[in-house]
Amino acid sequence: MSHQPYLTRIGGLIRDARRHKGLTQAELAQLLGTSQSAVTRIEAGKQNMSLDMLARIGDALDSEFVSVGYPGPQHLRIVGGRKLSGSIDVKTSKNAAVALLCASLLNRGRTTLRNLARIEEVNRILEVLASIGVRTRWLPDSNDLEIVPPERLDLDAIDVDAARRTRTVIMFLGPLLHEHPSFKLPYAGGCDLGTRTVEPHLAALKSFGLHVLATHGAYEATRDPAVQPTRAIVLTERGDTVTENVLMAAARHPGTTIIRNASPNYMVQDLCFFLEKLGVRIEGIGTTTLTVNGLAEIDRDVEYSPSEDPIEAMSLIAAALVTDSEITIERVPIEFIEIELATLEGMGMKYRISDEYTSANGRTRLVDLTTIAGPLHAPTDKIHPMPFPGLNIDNLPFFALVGAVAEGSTMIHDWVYENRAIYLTELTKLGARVQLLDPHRVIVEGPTRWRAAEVGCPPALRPAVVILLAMLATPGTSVLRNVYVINRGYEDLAERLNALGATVEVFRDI
Ligand SMILES: CC(=O)N[C@H]1[C@@H](OP(=O)(O)OP(=O)(O)OC[C@H]2O[C@@H](n3ccc(=O)[nH]c3=O)[C@H](O)[C@@H]2O)O[C@H](CO)[C@@H](O)[C@@H]1O
Ligand SMILES: C=C(OP(=O)(O)O)C(=O)O
Repeated sequence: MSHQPYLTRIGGLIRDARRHKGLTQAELAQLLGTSQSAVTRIEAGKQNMSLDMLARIGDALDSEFVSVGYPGPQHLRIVGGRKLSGSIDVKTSKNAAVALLCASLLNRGRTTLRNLARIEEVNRILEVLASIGVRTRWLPDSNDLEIVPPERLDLDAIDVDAARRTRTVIMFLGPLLHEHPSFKLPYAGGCDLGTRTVEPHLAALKSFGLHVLATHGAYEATRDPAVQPTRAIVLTERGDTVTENVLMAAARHPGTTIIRNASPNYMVQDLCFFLEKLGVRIEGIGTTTLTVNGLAEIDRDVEYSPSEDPIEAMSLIAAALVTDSEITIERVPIEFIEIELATLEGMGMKYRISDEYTSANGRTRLVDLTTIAGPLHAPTDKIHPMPFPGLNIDNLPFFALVGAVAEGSTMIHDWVYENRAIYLTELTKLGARVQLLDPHRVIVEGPTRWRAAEVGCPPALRPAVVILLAMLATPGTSVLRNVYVINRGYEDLAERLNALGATVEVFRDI
């Protein structure tokens, strides 16, 4: 077989990665010590390359194009104890991305998602979508993703490995139930936070005639089309993904569905705004009662821009606080982080915010926030999360970190997850005084004299980022191993922190 198609494919990957990094061909050529015409030939697939050249291109573009065998896990080496400065944009959220990718299955037309987060969680879902026949492509020079569904999904061909690495596949139930009288989905994964039941999803979707049997490694779904929601669907938990699943089922139900105890959280709002673009009418967005008027068929070419991630905003605020730095965080979705800010003010944090402006979705309110360095103290009361509007559960771990640099003892109460608080004790490896009172409560005694260390990422996204941010504050060189879990939810975090003056190097075992 000719090697030409490989060269063309690799050339295309190199071109995409170069554009994604915002480099011209001439700039890449300079980094590689070669000529622009050589880069042109490489990208066109007209140049044979040595392994050495491939490795150098990979280094220059922070991207591995060809791996010989399994590339091995990615690690970070952090030289900490430095102040950050400058400004950074908040990217769009992982949690809206996953909901919108699932919701694109409702639409026979072309869905374009603008400025989507380019994260591993999205990559896994794209693999799942590709395996069942959905065509997706990143538009050139952008984070815009185009999605075109096939005439009929091939659910039997689903990429089980990719599906099992995310929790999102559970959100296929709502979009699929109308067109597929019976189908199988692999069990959902996601952060390992203790038992995460999907019972509320199954209970709520029964109103649409969906019956799910959990068998060996898979959910077997069958649907009785005679069953339609006749009265309001009352969720037993105000969960985000369960609300999304019911919304997606309701979107293709040609009648009115009322959802009570719905989550009004940011990703649910993004999903509602997207469904509106598909022609679905929804009343009560941002409240706990949603009234949905669905459509039997949806066939529209639509575009949507998800809003900025409040959890990333909180992560960046925590990065500033732990390093005692003044940075400007642009595009902060203020409505979804107000309580966190009020709590931080209670700990002595000072900041400035700009006037409000609107996200590209035309709905979400944003501000630019500048942190002001200064001493922090423990809050008077314990810190605990609540469904929105409340302190976001995914933001809670960052308060352990802030508590570690505040004077006094901060009590964190994670009533929601069985396991997540336990991972916060990993901070002790860096010298923090974190005491686990029980699986749900920790006390953090600050301030901390940080000590550099080598730590493996806990198997949960936010606690892993907390360790990374603590390492930014820690003088000397620390190593954080196996950061896939961070890449699942944050795009180019190391590089973006480096743009603020941090020193975070990505490396792999050879
Ligand atoms: C893809 C996505 O959007 N993931 C988010 C979503 O996950 P998701 O919607 O999947 O959250 P879960 O269903 O795991 O719910 C989180 C936990 O909260 C409990 N619970 C939740 C609501 C409630 O009213 N009562 C209650 O007890 C659940 O039993 C569970 O233990 O919401 C979680 C909680 O905000 C976030 O951590 C996740 O980042
Ligand atoms: C718990 C989280 O995500 P997931 O639901 O994808 O596991 C998170 O975003 O912190």
